[in-house]
Amino acid sequence: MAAVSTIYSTQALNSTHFLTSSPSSSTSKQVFFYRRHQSQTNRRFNTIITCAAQQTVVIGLAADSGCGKSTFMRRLTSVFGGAAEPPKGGNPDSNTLISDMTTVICLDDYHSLDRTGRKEKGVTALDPRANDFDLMYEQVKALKSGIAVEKPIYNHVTGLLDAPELIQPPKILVIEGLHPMFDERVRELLDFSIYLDISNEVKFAWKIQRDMAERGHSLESIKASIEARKPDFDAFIDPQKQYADAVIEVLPTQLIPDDNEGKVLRVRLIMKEGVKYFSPVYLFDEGSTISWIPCGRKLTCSYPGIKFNYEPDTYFDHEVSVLEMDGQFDRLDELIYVESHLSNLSTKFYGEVTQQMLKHADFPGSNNGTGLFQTIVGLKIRDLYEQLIANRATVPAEAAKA
Ligand SMILES: Nc1ncnc2c1ncn2[C@@H]1O[C@H](COP(=O)(O)OP(=O)(O)OP(=O)(O)O)[C@@H](O)[C@H]1O
Ligand SMILES: O=C(CO)[C@H](O)[C@H](O)COP(=O)(O)O
Repeated sequence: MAAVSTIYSTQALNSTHFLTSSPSSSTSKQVFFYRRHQSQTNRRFNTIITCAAQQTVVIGLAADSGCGKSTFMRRLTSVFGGAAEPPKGGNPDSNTLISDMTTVICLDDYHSLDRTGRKEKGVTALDPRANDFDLMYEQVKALKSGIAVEKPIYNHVTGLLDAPELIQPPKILVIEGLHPMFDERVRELLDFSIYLDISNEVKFAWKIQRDMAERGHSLESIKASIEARKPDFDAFIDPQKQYADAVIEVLPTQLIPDDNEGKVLRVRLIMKEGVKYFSPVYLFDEGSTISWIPCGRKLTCSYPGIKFNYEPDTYFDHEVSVLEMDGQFDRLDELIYVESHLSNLSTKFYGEVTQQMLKHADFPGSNNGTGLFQTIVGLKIRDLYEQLIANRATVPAEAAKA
């Protein structure tokens, strides 16, 4: 069979695409070559390899920089088992993490302008003009349908766009970064989406902790960087939360009057109702409004204690369930007491949430609602994945019967 080639172009990027399909040596698989020439930067991305029967489940995770995406990813990949590592033998500055079941790609890799380019044009990385949404869409779509891609790499060390890396379609693809829900076409590809909504006060406290304590930045430069990003954050990143299936909102505590330390947190897990394969977690009684202070005989709480809240609400005109935890745990092993009062956790055995939390006790947020809710969302995603796969397996069989 002769190779078939189709050529088409995208206006926005002034680029030409070649989609070439040719037979592989294996009869059960078809090989596709997908080549993209971008005249402006001379970058070239080939999309190749097998178009297998498998379909990839795609999860989107959006948040600003330094808001806990990597920590969440480590909790999520741990739920699926196996260590997540950068592609073997590849670029040491790759942003990709691969484990048995999951591949996490960082959307910074779709920056179309490098650090110098952004400076010259006076745009931030949060600005859509600094990102290639056409390529992001094409590549996520390809991976979702089982086609490997050569994805660009944005090098955070040099600020340059490096040579691309080959990404094979995984069972679960997580796209994490600034804009997973910004482009409608990419959004439509997501099977589940999460937004980490960190309030300004908390973001500032975390930035200081990391960039001042660990990276030697000055307080003034951290403040200046947050201020410089704010207008674009408000315009392009924050609005994405309206599309998320789950939002983890992190706020200062209400248990300490006028707290300005930002150490004790009030964390809200906002779960959209009516999302296929996702049933919101609840406390005691589904749909009721519950306020619960679990401190006492079975849960050790030092000042200022712990308070849970659960209630139905609306969020951007969507019906949601909100589970809230204010305060922090003194003893993680006692978390089982809280876990036993929560329902719809999608655990595989009694105490799995507590076990996961204990396993990663050294991760940031393990003693409060950030770690607890990230772990719960990880388990819900595993459940969603299993239901989706089971459903896909039965649909063709039923179609064949008809
Ligand atoms: N739940 C948390 N509680 C306390 N601090 C946290 C929490 N999550 C993250 N942090 C702080 O924020 C820093 C950044 O976290 P992380 O690397 O997970 O974020 P990120 O969104 O992946 O950042 P970047 O996009 O810059 O790589 C951590 O080093 C830690 O100091
Ligand atoms: O928002 C960011 C990551 O989410 C970064 O600011 C963006 O990717 C630009 O990177 P760098 O600061 O290394 O130039």
